Amino acid sequence: MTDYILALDQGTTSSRAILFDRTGRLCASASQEFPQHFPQPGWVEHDPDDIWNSQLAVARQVLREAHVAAHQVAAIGIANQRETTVIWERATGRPIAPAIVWQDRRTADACEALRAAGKAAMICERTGLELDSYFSATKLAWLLDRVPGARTRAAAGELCFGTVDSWLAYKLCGAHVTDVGNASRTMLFNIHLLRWDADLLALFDIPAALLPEVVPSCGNVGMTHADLFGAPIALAGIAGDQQAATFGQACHHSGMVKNTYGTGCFMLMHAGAQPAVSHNRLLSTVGWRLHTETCYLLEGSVFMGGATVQWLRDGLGIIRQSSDVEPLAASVPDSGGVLLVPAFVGLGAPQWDPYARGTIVGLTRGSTAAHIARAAVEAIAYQSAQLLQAMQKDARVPVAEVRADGGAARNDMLMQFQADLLGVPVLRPKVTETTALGAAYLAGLTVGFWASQEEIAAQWRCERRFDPAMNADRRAALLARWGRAVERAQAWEQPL
Ligand SMILES: Nc1ncnc2c1ncn2[C@@H]1O[C@H](COP(=O)(O)OP(=O)(O)O)[C@@H](O)[C@H]1O
Ligand SMILES: O=P(O)(O)OC[C@H](O)CO
Repeated sequence: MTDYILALDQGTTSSRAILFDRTGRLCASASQEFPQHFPQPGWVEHDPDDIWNSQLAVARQVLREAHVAAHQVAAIGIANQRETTVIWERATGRPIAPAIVWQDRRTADACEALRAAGKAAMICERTGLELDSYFSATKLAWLLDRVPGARTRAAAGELCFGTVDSWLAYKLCGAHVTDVGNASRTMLFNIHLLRWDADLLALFDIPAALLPEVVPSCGNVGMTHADLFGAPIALAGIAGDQQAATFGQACHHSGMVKNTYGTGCFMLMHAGAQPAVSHNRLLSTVGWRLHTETCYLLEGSVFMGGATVQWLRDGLGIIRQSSDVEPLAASVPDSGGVLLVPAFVGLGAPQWDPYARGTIVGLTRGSTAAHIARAAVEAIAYQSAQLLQAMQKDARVPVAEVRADGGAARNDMLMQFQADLLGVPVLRPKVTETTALGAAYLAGLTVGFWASQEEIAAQWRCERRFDPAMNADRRAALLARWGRAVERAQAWEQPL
């Protein structure tokens, strides 16, 4: 009898491993941070071996500490930081360069050049993505251009490209695969035809021999090498972390929305069985593919969410740990007119401005650290509110509720202000590790650990509901003022 599903949640700053039982209960977890490298302004790198070693270590740790043997685990599911780009040698598994992380802006100018060449519309039409350095294609091209011999070796089939799911699947069971949702974040994948796009490969000069096989999110990928966990375990589910969280939040029907408040904020709406078309600069992306059904999502990505609070801690030193922001922000009745636009790495949706930079406006002689802390918390909610506004316009339906998760969703003040700004209830579930849970569900569905999506959806439980308590005029006034602050942050850096 197998009792558990093991979820591997490989995030931007940490690797986590979580065991879930049949009721969707979190039974045990382990996590490990790993080093972040910032070799130049705007660059963010990971060592692929750090990613793998930390992920393997926590997977082994959680099994050991929970006294669970490999044969008690029905399957493994992967949820991963998306877009981050890894190239390794097919024969040896050795990475040929550091991984370029999704936050990395080194290819912003390359994107500008493509925009100037009139390529943005075609890219968006085929991939559903905004032309931005966030996605893998320009990062991959950058590596092939800079690492000596890489493009020739890639064309000869000696190298493998993958996002982090591919890298982990390769290390776990030797497969060179990616799931359809992760593929849709590379900017090389046609989301209508669900295959790599030959024109885009030509545009970015990417040899097809480098690419992973695209597999469903729910399906048998292979068995893990026996020496990793003492016995082979089936790898049976893969999803990008935001797709996994959407699945874990049981957003299984059109119009359902979740927002994850982690390093960044990622709001995703279930858009049905056809790609959504955004007229408001949101991303149209693949959610997951279960058996033969593909689910599409509409996504708004905010680059600095909880990371804004980390900056208060590490950059300004006005709090010692992230949770300290709540009492500090609550020590003042409001932000005293201070607005903080956390465009530290540019702005994601809906502005897509790589040249925006962080800005604090509205300072007076009475402004204190507490006002800045409050402005930082509020900034997370303002940015997310802009996403929901865009989403409601695109979907042309009012959203009934937003399901919240991620580390910063623990902050009650943030959740209440969010509900106030949205004018829509915000619901926080009992299991907030929804990313890992979503990966577990996908793997569990493959191996029959759970019978159906209905069974999974019935496991979702609300821990707390935040109802809007702000009148519409005040909401509109606050959002308009936020819009003015964002304008001041935009187009600050000059393109080279
Ligand atoms: N009480 C809090 N209020 C606001 N932000 C918080 C709070 N607790 C944690 N955070 C933020 O949440 C983020 C961590 O959330 P997590 O979901 O673990 O992120 P990720 O998966 O992106 O690594 C950090 O950026 C941290 O600053
Ligand atoms: O690592 P996270 O949880 O911040 O998620 C990162 C996203 O997948 C980037 O697109």
